[in-house]
Amino acid sequence: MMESAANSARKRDPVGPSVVRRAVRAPDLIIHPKRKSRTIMRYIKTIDDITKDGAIDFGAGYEFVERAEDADAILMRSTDLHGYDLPEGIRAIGRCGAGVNNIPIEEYARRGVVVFNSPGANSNAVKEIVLAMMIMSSRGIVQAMQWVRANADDPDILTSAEKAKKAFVGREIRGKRIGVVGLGNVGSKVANACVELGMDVYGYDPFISVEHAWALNREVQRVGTLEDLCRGCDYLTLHVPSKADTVGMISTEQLALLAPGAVLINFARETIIDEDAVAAALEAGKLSWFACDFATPKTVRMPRTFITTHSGAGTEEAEANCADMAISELKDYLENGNIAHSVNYPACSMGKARAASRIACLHANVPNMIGQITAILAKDNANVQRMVNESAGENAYTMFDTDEHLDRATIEALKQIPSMYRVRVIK
Ligand SMILES: NC(=O)c1ccc[n+]([C@@H]2O[C@H](COP(=O)([O-])OP(=O)(O)OC[C@H]3O[C@@H](n4cnc5c(N)ncnc54)[C@H](O)[C@@H]3O)[C@@H](O)[C@H]2O)c1
Ligand SMILES: O=C(O)[C@H](O)COP(=O)(O)O
Repeated sequence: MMESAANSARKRDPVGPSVVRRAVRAPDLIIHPKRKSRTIMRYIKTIDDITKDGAIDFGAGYEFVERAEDADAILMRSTDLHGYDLPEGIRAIGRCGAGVNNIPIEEYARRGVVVFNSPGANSNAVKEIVLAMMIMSSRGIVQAMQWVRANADDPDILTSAEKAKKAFVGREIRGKRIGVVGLGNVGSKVANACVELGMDVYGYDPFISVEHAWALNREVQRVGTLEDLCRGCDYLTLHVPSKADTVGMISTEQLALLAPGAVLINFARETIIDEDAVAAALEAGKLSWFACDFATPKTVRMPRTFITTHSGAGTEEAEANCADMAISELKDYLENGNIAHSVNYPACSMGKARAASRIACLHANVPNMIGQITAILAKDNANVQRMVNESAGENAYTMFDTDEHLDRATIEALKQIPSMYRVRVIK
């Protein structure tokens, strides 16, 4: 095939001068003063303590920077980004963890920023602490330990403890009824563990995924309404994300349906419960205990509580799992444009970027985007080797490989398509 005039012009004038003059820099990345090396460098800003010992590894070709303005992507945990002035250069955010209520994901989608989380990576840690809370609220363990400490100077403590122990008599969880709200990564594991412990387990999740439905022990009895779930429960544990239909979902009406002296466990988010209703249920003795991972001005003043420091995911294993997952998601996106486990863009993969050029378009999920993209490519006589288009909700993603670099004007034309949020020249 003869080379067209357009193609030879394109070779002289590829997208971004760096592609030809310094083919070592990833074309869509921001210009950073440090980018002088001959290897492609990408820059990461971390927010929060990602792991206790600070060990996180992106491997070769990545460097951590102090300022988000100098970064291509952010790796983070629970810091609230609502109202944060996100720099233009940020292409992606990796949330080490499950909940993303701290990130304005739809606003970022419209700015062409892909937000990833790490589903399931910390769910075993949460399951274990929830089981601990169930047993702690049933057996007077903490109270007995406090008694021992308070009586440490008693020379006859062995005998005294024998007399004191009747104050700490509890109840077993085996045979008791538990309701699990949300049967995702955490909830399904909690439900299955409770079956193993001999409990009578009920679950409520109108949006349960096929994957989690398969993973659920057949002994878990699914119910169709939150009220049916709550009725007669000795334990109620919450494992839903914080969103419009879950905020305040546990209130006076739901608490009234529980068995007398029930235990409420909230390791999901502080917003899921109506705090005044929970305080009233504790005061009235309707709830015997409340275990909660969120120390708010109200929860810390309630009687008979176990309040922790948002520690549900606080294990070495969970921190490492979350970091590993978020890092590999970010790397695949920055290097190849592939999307896995995004909470604001569809999953999409074309494998490793091997063609001469790979372009990714982040845009609204509206009619005729592909038509407009291909019309521009046709005008440039670009030969598309492969193209994928995926959508999720209001957002869509179109990625394609070409056997030549597109010229500057073509990329500009793609950017000018109405409802186009961002065009990335990945390679
Ligand atoms: N305390 C912690 O450290 C900690 C750790 C992990 C997760 N979390 C919280 O727990 C939540 C759940 O975590 P996960 O990993 O299981 O998430 P997940 O996405 O795997 O599961 C959430 C489940 O909730 C269900 N759900 C959504 N809306 C619902 C509704 N209105 N009623 C009932 N079910 C509903 C979904 O269908 C899904 O199955 C997270 O969003 C996060 O807020 C807290
Ligand atoms: O949503 C989550 O995964 C948990 O709340 C854990 O958050 P953290 O990793 O910021 O502690």
